[in-house]
Amino acid sequence: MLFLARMDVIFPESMDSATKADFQVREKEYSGNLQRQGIMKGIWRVVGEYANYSIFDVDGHDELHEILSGFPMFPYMDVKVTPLAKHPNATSDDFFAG
Ligand SMILES: O=C(O)C[C@H]1C=CC(=O)O1
Repeated sequence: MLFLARMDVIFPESMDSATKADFQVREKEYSGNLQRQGIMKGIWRVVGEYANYSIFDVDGHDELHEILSGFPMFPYMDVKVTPLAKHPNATSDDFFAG
């Protein structure tokens, strides 16, 4: 099942830059593992915002929740999830093949 997630990162103003940098390193590692496993199909930056759109291919809601809540930055993220179904006019089945 495919899901589109928008993640907005909101760090508290009081958080120092070393702590932010540490979150970014751990986030990159976690995110990279998901991408290498094919669970996270892609991630895009929202222009001008500390936010991204990502596509996840998972078995269901519980797995997605577990994955999202495992992001190191999860306590500082506002996450919105949209379930995706195949569009009848889509010319490619790529995302649905796996
Ligand atoms: O958008 C960000 O930079 C935050 C974050 C959430 C997932 C990820 O890989 O990075």
